[in-house]
Amino acid sequence: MSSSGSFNNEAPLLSITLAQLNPTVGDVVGNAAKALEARARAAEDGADLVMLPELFLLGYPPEDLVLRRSVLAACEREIAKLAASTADGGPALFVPAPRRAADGEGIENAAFFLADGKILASQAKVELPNYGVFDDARVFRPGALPDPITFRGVRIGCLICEDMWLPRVADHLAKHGAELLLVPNGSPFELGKRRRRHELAAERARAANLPLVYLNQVGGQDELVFDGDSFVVDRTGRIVATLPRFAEATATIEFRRGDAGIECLSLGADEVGEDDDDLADVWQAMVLGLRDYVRKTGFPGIVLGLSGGIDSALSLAVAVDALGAQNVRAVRLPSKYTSQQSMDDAQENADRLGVQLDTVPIVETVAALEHTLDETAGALNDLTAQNLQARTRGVLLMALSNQLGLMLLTTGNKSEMSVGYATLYGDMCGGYSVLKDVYKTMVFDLAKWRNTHRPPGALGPNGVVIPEAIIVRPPSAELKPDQTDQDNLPPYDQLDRILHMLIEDELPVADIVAAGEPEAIVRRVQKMLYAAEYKRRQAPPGVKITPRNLSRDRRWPIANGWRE
Ligand SMILES: Nc1ncnc2c1ncn2[C@@H]1O[C@H](COP(=O)(O)OP(=O)(O)OC[C@H]2O[C@@H]([n+]3cccc(C(=O)O)c3)[C@H](O)[C@@H]2O)[C@@H](O)[C@H]1O
Ligand SMILES: Nc1ncnc2c1ncn2[C@@H]1O[C@H](COP(=O)(O)OP(=O)(O)OP(=O)(O)O)[C@@H](O)[C@H]1O
Ligand SMILES: NC(=O)CC[C@H](N)C(=O)O
Repeated sequence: MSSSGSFNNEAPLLSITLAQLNPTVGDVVGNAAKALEARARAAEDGADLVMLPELFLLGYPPEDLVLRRSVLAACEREIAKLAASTADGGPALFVPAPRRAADGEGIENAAFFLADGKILASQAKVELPNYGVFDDARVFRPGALPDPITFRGVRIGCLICEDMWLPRVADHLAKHGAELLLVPNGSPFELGKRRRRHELAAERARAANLPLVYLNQVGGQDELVFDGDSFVVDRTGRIVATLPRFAEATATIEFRRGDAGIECLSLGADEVGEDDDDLADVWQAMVLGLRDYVRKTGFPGIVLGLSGGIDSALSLAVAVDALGAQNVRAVRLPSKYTSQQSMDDAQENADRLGVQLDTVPIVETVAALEHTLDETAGALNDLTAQNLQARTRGVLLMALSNQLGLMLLTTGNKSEMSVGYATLYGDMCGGYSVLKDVYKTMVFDLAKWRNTHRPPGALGPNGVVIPEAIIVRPPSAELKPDQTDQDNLPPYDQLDRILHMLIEDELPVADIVAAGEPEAIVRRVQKMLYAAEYKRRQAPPGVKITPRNLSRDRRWPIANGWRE
């Protein structure tokens, strides 16, 4: 980001390169190399300092990996090497990394200021988030309130992610003479988060009367997607510079000393808009989450069962946008209940996305299994027979995963996973899911959205990628004749409304009834939600999209005698 705006002709006092990068958790040496690459680019820009996101050297969140002695030793070694690299007179480095606390008791989520060939200063995160998906307090010890670091004559105050979410650290830094606030973050995407970050940054900047630089990590890490979206606010809380969303980027921002104190020279306010397109954000999060999961776990691509229904169609479109059609394989596995329309729709779907589609009929395999069970179990009841079909597909898809070396993508959505409408070891087979935290009603909205939008960086084609017939058909598992999901479940708009109130809003039944939902249905949905906990614990991970996913955000007992 070049300097523009009213201070153009004044020499900057300090220029900082924001390195919005995508680390790999555990790849300490690789992450250090990334930091050095960013530093080389920053040197070309004439920057004084390169800033990296929270815990960049190890990657965030490191979970219990950070408890290993060898991991801390590797981080210490790389910090020493990075410090030595700054002896060349080029930019200083502000690198977040874990460290053992000075008294040897516990580990800190720290940040190191490396300049002139040495560690100029360091500090540790004070506020440790211990809610939702965050377990910082499990592995880290809180640091002491930090003092500003003086660099090139500027007193820089640093807040590490959650430190910005509460007033204590910013208040302390302001009181102790900070002139500029730097905030390295590991802040995962969720719907509504962007506005909250902007509001909090503005609040801290205004209260401290200081400009604030918010730098976030980007990339997928298991269930979390870090969306980047870094920005700078001035002392009035106005956003004056932004970095891209869901992509790596570096930008050099210049600061000068003005009448009121340190000021940002990069006035990019015109470019800043509060982009509130939830569907676009969700799409980008699913794409980046899947792309990084597959890349970071070392798969060349994915395979999935394509039924002609909306969930697998949408999962396929996300996979193609993330990985490219050549790295995605789809398989139709028709049973005796599979309609010709499903077969045709799946074919059109694969054709539109340019994906190779194979067909593996399951009729004979299911018949053989039924026959094998005959003597012991007699004629199979409805549910057993349905699940046997889903499990046959699971076995065959996992065999194809083994054979082709491709990860099996699971297609279950949040509505189904909430109420247990899926077969364990059947359609729940697989390594990862993009729809796990997306309600069925949003699945439909996303399909319509993708048919009219091609998001930036998408590897899939323009235009309609999900045939209209798939979007307008009533959802069906096609596990028995003329079956639709609505035989077993309330209509999806009602189900999703109730689930949202139970899961995201955590409302008691009485409040949901007071909001207009029929009590019998609310109780039934709540019962299904509680009873399906065992299934969710065995479900593959999937991209976090909402403020409360069905994994770390919601930790419920499986054996649970509580009924409301
Ligand atoms: N608390 C608990 N802890 C551990 N295990 C527990 C358990 N409760 C049951 N189980 C086990 O789980 C079994 C029941 O689970 P499971 O075998 O999966 O079967 P179940 O949940 O009974 O049935 C699957 C449901 O999902 C529907 N479905 C299936 C496939 C696709 C779709 C779709 O549209 O996407 C829908 C299907 O129509 C049916 O309503 C029990 O027989 C028992 O073995
Ligand atoms: N005939 C089929 N061919 C290939 N895969 C299938 C078939 N039927 C089911 N599957 C796989 O099992 C998953 C669960 O499918 P099912 O049709 O039972 O329910 P669904 O949740 O409505 O999913 P979809 O909307 O994709 O059909 C599908 O998404 C798909 O991956
Ligand atoms: N890494 C952190 O401290 C993240 C916590 C913070 N509340 C966020 O989501 O941005």
